Amino acid sequence: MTRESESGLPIEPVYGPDALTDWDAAEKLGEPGKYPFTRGVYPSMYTGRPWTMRQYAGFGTATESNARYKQLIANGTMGLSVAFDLPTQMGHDSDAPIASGEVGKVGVAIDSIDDMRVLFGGIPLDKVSTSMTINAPASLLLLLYQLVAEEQGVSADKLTGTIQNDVLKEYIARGTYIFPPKPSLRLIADIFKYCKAEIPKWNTISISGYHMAEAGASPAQEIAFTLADGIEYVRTAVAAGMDVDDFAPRLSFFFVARTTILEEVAKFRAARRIWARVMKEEFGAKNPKSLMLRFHTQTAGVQLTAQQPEVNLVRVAVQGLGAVLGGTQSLHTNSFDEAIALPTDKSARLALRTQQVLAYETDVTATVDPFAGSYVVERMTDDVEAAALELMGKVEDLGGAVNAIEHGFQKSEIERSAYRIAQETDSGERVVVGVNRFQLDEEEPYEPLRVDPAIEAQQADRLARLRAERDQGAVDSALAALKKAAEGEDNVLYPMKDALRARATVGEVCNALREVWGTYVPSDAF
Ligand SMILES: C[C@H](C(=O)O)C(=O)SCCNC(=O)CCNC(=O)[C@H](O)C(C)(C)COP(=O)(O)OP(=O)(O)OC[C@H]1O[C@@H](n2cnc3c(N)ncnc32)[C@H](O)[C@@H]1OP(=O)(O)O
Repeated sequence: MTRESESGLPIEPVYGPDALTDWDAAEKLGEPGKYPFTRGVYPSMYTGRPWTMRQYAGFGTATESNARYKQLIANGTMGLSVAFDLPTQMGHDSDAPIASGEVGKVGVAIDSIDDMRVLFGGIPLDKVSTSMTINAPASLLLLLYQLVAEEQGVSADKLTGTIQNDVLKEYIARGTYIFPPKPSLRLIADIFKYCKAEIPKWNTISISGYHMAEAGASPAQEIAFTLADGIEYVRTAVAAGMDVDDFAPRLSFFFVARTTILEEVAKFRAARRIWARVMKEEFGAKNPKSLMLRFHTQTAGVQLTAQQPEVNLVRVAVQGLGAVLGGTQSLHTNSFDEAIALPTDKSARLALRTQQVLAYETDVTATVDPFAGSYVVERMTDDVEAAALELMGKVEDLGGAVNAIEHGFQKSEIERSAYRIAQETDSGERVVVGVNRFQLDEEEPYEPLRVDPAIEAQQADRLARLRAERDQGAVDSALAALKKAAEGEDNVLYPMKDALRARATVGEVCNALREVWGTYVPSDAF
């Protein structure tokens, strides 16, 4: 009767005290808010403050996205989370030939400070924390945010938020990389240093397992490869001359929440414990904040179905519950129609309402880490931890995360797991309600939200106007200074900020860096 968990670990029909023989609560758990942080990073957790309800949103132009943010804020969202379109994520302007057909589709199109100003118009940046899902061009969007804040009269030390800035997982699972690993890591170290000096409350990176999970990674693979990436970033920053406690408190993480709640709770707890130990034992961090794995969670998009889409409301509620029981700091609950299209106003509101029900109508926020001491969850926490440590050891044996990426290790492990899931779904062994069981003879029609294709021409017009109006000499000399810094060792963010202030575009700044650093071409192993 033993079942296999998503990580391929056994789940017994019944657990009792013998599941925890040799299990020392003081060593494994400690107290909430204390090393090894198994029970959560804050002593009071949600009894002190609920998690941040942070709905990922953005589409079309800056004007449309700004309206959606204001609506989300009016509906009770507690933090913003910006989705950029693919051209922006790849460092191309909206009028670049390669951008054709993609402008404003999967997120908002941002070409320059002119767009960024509109995106945050009427939103006081000292009152809201903002996450930006941007990786290779993360430094540009952060600087644009700072420039808009300056225009609002908000100083950088008041800014709170996160840039995703996690290029390693782009090579593994997400795909929006630009530069090769070496300059990418150097840029990340420059960002850490810049934020330490200029924007001290900013979370400089969101080291993400979410996308690996969406690509098929098991829970153990998800945390193993994510923490291995984290180790690579820490090594990079230390090698660049930073003291670990100067940047580690501002590292953050991002995981998925699947419908398999027990293993997910175990996964979150195991990840916290592994990270605390790595930071303390391997890197000698002294500041307790350096040991705290703080994370955002998004419910598993890959588990949503286009068939009978309303069923997704139920899945998301279950997934969100798992994230909360696992002690997430920030949560995005997917909208029920996201397997079909971008969410409508109504479905986006329902997704947020799901979090509000969890926070204000259940009792799971009344006590910290409710699963502590549960035979099954403690056993699974230990098992997922052991499986993740084993995989992290394999990454180390290959010479660390970057070398393992170049061997294609993480990607092929994830693909194997994805194949297993697909086979189980096809054979019906893995039940997907509405897809391979409990289907309807006829699906009800659903009218999805569509992005107006005219916005591509609108963005091109805005760019033409910007190029005609700006001081081209100032842009050229700022871009030349940026290239010089990129060739040498000076922090590139300072000249980059000058260029963006002079209204250089996202594409122009990224092209300047492409000229110096080149672009990444995956090895044959991919
Ligand atoms: C799929 C899609 C795609 O591929 O495109 C994506 O990637 S979407 C990806 C979207 N990604 C995201 O949305 C990432 C979001 N990430 C974040 O917001 C951050 O990185 C985070 C995970 C650290 C959460 O930050 P946050 O500001 O929301 O929450 P925090 O936990 O830091 O809490 C805010 C402040 O309140 C304090 N605080 C919170 N709770 C407590 C408590 N119980 N007791 C005492 N203090 C507390 C914290 O110390 C902190 O202050 P202080 O700072 O002073 O200590």
